Amino acid sequence: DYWSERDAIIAKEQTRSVGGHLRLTDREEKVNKILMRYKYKELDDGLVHPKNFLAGQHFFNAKKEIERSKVFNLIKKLPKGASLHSHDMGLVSFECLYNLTYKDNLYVCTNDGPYRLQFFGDKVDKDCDWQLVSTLRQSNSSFDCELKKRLTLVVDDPHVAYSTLNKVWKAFEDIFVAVTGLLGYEPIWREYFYEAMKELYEDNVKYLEFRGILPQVYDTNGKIYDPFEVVGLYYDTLKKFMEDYPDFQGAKFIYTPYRKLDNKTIQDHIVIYEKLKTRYPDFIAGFDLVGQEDAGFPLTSFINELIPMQQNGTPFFFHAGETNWQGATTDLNLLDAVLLDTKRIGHAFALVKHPEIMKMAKHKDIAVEICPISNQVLKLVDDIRNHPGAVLVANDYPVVIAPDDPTFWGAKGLSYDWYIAFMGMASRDDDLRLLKQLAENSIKYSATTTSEKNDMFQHWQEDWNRFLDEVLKEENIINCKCNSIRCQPN
Ligand SMILES: O=c1[nH]cnc2c1ncn2[C@@H]1O[C@H](CO)[C@@H](O)[C@H]1O
Repeated sequence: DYWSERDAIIAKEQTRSVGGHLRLTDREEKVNKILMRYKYKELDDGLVHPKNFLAGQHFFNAKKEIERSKVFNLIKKLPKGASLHSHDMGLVSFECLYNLTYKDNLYVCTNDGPYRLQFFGDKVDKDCDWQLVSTLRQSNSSFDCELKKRLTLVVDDPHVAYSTLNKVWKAFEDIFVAVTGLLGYEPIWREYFYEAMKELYEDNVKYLEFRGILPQVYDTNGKIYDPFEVVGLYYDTLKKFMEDYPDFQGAKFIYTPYRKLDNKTIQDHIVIYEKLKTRYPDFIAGFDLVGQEDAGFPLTSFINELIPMQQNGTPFFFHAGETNWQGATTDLNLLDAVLLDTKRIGHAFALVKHPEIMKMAKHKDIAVEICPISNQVLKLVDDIRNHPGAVLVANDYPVVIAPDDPTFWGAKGLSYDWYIAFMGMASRDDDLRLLKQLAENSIKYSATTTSEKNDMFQHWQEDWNRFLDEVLKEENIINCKCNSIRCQPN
């Protein structure tokens, strides 16, 4: 009859979404009940009071409340697997970045344009009126506030401050200019990367794949580190981190020159990439191009350079379709990314507008790295419920959720993006199975070998079991407190 036909369609859609085909164990079911109790409560409240629905608001305005959400706090504890899309200078929390500005011998250049930060030894460069940050802090009470503004996109009213996408991208790129000299100081470069892994670890993320441009790293004796040495610094720091946190599963690097460079320069970067790959085969994961996609060169303009790489079997992880345009060169980057056998696509925001490309990508099992908060802050979408990733989630497209540049929008680790995706980009009834599948996808689509993947899965399963125990134990204790004084928590 009508109702059974209707129910059957709903059930079919439910099994079709990401994680929809998974079957939960008894213990998982119990945790799921808790999770969904929290989720339904937030959704129901949001329906009556839309202002309370956090995933529908701008992240800057919702962040504090998100931290109070029970769903969010459960997601924080949940072993999330891997973080597969973030950028070299936006990896850590803002607090962690800002703490670095208290280091000795840091100078600032406050000429017109973006601020620049730089460490100097005895000799200070003459190219600007470099001033000691510590002195400015003491002598000028508004300096800290001004410096903070130059290092973050966070403002009280983002819709007013950033009226167009180009404006927000300009502010965004200016921050990268400002932090390059801060982070590029050799001791900081190491400390920063160590902290980045630590923050992920503490957010229950055990593996990192990140993109980077390998900017110039320097020390105060005048040494400039070349790209091979810069990767060496990453590599040594990773080793040290894994000695200190032996259950961390590792990190790999995707080399990402700017897409606005000429062909000759791109070719030079490709040569560097190939040498890096030979020198650090287990750390260098692949190649990509970055920068504002609408304003840069499309993949087609580098096709003569990229095809030989494809023929050599280079793993590509292209940013593609990070745009609101349709039928432009930017969204057609999706097609070139797929034709060049990209392993994953960064953002792919425009993918759902291209049914043929989407079909090809799914057939080739190309994962999409969705970065919900990034897409909102960088003005592709306002209310996350309108994010096209919702269509991918509903269609069991292989997706992973990633943080992009959490520093600059006040996020930390992966949990904020997971929360936004779970609450705003998925169906009301999408449950623990979705979260479990997202974690599994992050391992499955990582640039790791089969044996690395097996280890990661095994390790993740142990973490997962511990997580279930922990949630059930806490629930048990709460119930005991509420229900009976004689109850024995087990
Ligand atoms: O979402 C993004 N899309 C494209 N490029 C990005 C995004 N986030 C950061 N970068 C690029 O990465 C460089 C630092 O390595 C930044 O300068 C920025 O151009």
